[in-house]
Amino acid sequence: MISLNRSSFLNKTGISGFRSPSSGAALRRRPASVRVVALGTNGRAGERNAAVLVENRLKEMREGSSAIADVESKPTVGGEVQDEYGHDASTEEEFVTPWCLSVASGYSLLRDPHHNKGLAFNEKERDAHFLRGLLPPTVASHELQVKKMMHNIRQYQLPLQKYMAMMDLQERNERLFYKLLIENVEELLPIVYTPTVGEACQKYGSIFMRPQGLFISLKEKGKIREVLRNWPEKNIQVIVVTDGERILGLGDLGCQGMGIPVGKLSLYTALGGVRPSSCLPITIDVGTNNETLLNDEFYIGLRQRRATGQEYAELLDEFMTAVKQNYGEKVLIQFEDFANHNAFDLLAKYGTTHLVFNDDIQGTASVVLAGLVAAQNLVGGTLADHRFLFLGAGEAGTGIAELIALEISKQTNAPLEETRKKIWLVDSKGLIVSSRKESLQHFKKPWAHEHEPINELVDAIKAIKPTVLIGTSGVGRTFTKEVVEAMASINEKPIILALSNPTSQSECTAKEAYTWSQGRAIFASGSPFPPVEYEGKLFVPGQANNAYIFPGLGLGLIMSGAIRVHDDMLLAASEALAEQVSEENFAKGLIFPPFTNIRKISAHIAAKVAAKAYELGLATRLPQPKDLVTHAESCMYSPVYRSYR
Ligand SMILES: O=C([O-])CC(=O)C(=O)O
Ligand SMILES: [Mg+2]
Repeated sequence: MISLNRSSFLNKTGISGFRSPSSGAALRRRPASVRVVALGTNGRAGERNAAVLVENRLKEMREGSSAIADVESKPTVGGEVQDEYGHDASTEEEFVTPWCLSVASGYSLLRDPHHNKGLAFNEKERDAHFLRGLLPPTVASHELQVKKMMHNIRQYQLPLQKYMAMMDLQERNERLFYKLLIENVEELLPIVYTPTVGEACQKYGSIFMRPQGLFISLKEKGKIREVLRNWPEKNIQVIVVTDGERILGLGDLGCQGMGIPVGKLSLYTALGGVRPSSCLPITIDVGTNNETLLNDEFYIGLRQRRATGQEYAELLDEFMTAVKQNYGEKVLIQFEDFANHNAFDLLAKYGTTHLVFNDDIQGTASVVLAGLVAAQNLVGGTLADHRFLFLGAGEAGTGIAELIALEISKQTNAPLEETRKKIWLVDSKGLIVSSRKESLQHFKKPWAHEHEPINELVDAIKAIKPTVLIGTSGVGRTFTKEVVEAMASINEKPIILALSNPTSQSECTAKEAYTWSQGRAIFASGSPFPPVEYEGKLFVPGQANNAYIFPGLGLGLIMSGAIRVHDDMLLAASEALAEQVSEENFAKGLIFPPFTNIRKISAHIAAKVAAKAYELGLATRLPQPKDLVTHAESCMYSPVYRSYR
């Protein structure tokens, strides 16, 4: 192994300025995220090959970045000087990092998932990069590798085995992982995402092999900036963060919630085209109140009950501050699967200072609104003609309710207080009514309308006569036969959305919805269900999942350089998604387009979101590109292999 931090090498590569651990010479402008290890690079050939790899890496950073990162600009944020990648460079100290510039080749190249191509390294690359003998003779194409992996994955009986195979692939050959996922999205989404990711989180400790993402626990209090610097990539554009307290509808899974940010970010890349190197999954571990996990010898998190109050708030605040200091104000932070009692407060607190959104409150709302708008093509009329009843009044329930009210208010010019009255929510104590107002949590209060108390959902249906029933309770099998029949007796085409995840928590199955409504329900669920045959007719349920929205929303925010998320952007995303439902989809009774077209859909969502950011004066990437859809498409990461000459 040779050290590559030598001036001759730097001159050749044209890289100037980085901290050399041996000399201690710190120069201001160094390429912040080049981190490669030199192995087997001997003499001139080694240096030449190393130079090629570094150039490739820099080119990739520039190319990827020219569209959606901050390479060209050298902005000043909050009065602090930044280097050319938009990172703080106000003091020399800032540049002390635990790694240095170096280049992978040979054995280590095969073990670097960002660059590894496995059998797809061609003869020349094998010669040039010390791979001779480290691979069997055959050279396989990327396509053949995809075919083989899909064949292998299909051999596994259990979804969890498929999940493990996919995670292993992600850690071995990133571009193969993404090609597989993009080309087989319908088949693999239920593996890397809901429902299987839920099971993976529950068993995360025992299936844990290689850590993915960044774990920030109470032990790291006071040191979060340092912890962020341990992450190998510096040019971060999206963070998905959870504290694991409400993982899907499965409850508190503590540190094992990490599967969720990892899964969500793989969708940012596969579905939204955000480069994997700019995605950072984070789990904040403040303990867990899950006794089973606390007593599980394989549990990977802190073995203590959850910190709350000031201790919790301080850790979160240190985290939010550190993120902005390290990555600037344009890094997108997606809050995911926090419990209600923190989710709303965090969003309110940081919504005005950071580029943040809560996927469960706002992402889910945007996707459901899109489905409801599209559903008007099947039921006729407008959104304002409907009455909505929710089972569940947490993040998803109240988030969706508010966005529907906002949209109706925009469409009809009626005040928000009026449009909210079309929407009713049932929680664990029954219908939310004004007599309960005093005891309600703040996010439920806007939904406490005048009505006598009702305890049971089915009685609320009979009294309110909703045209739309939405389940966000996190409790499975709560849309009973009686409930669905009540909806079907009131409506010719009842709209029934069973949104809780994973499948075990779904309020009803697709089969139940179609059968109990005699094939009349317009149905979608949060987790996927297979098509259902009922009385000789095939019914294809839609998947009302925020995965339709967040990848495109994120891309739109990044490519416009947005500094805040605004409700109008969520409405724009929703509108873009609804527009992507085709006549052909409607003919099948679908209110969402299939996931097969998701990259095209994401580009449209990104374009509308970016347009809104420009319109609202929240975009910083100027001038505004003329054709935002084309621009979004041109920004998207593609997992084709690079050639290493
Ligand atoms: O992850 C999903 O499938 C949707 C979601 O955000 C949740 O259920 O919390
Ligand atoms: Mg979620």
